Amino acid sequence: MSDFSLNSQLNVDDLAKEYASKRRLHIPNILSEVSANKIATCLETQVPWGFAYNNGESQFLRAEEMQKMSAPDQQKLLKELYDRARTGFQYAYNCYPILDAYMNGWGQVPLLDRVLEFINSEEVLAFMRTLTGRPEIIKGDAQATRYGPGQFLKFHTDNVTEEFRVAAFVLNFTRDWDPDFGGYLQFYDKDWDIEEAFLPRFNALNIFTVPQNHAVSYVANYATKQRYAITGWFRYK
Ligand SMILES: O=C(O)CCC(=O)C(=O)O
Ligand SMILES: [Fe+2]
Repeated sequence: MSDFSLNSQLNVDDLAKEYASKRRLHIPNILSEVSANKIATCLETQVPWGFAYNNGESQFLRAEEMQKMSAPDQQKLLKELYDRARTGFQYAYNCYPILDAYMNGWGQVPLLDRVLEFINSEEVLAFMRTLTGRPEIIKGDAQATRYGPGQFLKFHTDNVTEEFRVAAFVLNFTRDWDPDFGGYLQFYDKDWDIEEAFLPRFNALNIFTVPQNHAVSYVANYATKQRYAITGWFRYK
């Protein structure tokens, strides 16, 4: 018996029809209220957040490494990161790599280990196979993310061939977000107009077939909150 459950009121067959026509979907109230509250509270209070950015390759600093860095070194890292963002791919957000932590027995946030098991439970995998019309899904990976003022994830497609991704998912755990804070998950049409964008919400799933053009828009410097999510990919291998 898992600590968590999907919202039993959802009709996956109806949702699958919508998904098939758009290759993406936003599903409010994806989890039971109790499950969503437990996970949100954990993200808000229990997670030793590391930091993810790019310098040509994906970089991740664990919370412990961030704390050891001097203030000038942190400033330098930020300057280099923003310099690169002017012309190249870049992202900056706080992260806790749930799958790596699980595989390497970090044991820092047991509840997130349970979330990874839930994502890989038959309840969730069967739901996702039906929803996406992709029976080949066999597992999901996951990371917890937190975007605060000045953080972002630039345009990308999620296309990483060796990772066998079928669909990307974002479980949203942000309470009471202000649209003016930014941090939308947004999708583009061929003219770079925004075709659709999802506000950070509490207990909502965003799911989309990859590759697909998308980004997390810049979180305003004046934002007074953090955008919390658990994101990852359902895979065929
Ligand atoms: O957090 C989101 O809404 C999307 C994250 C994303 O696109 C990614 O991690 O590749
Ligand atoms: Fe992505």
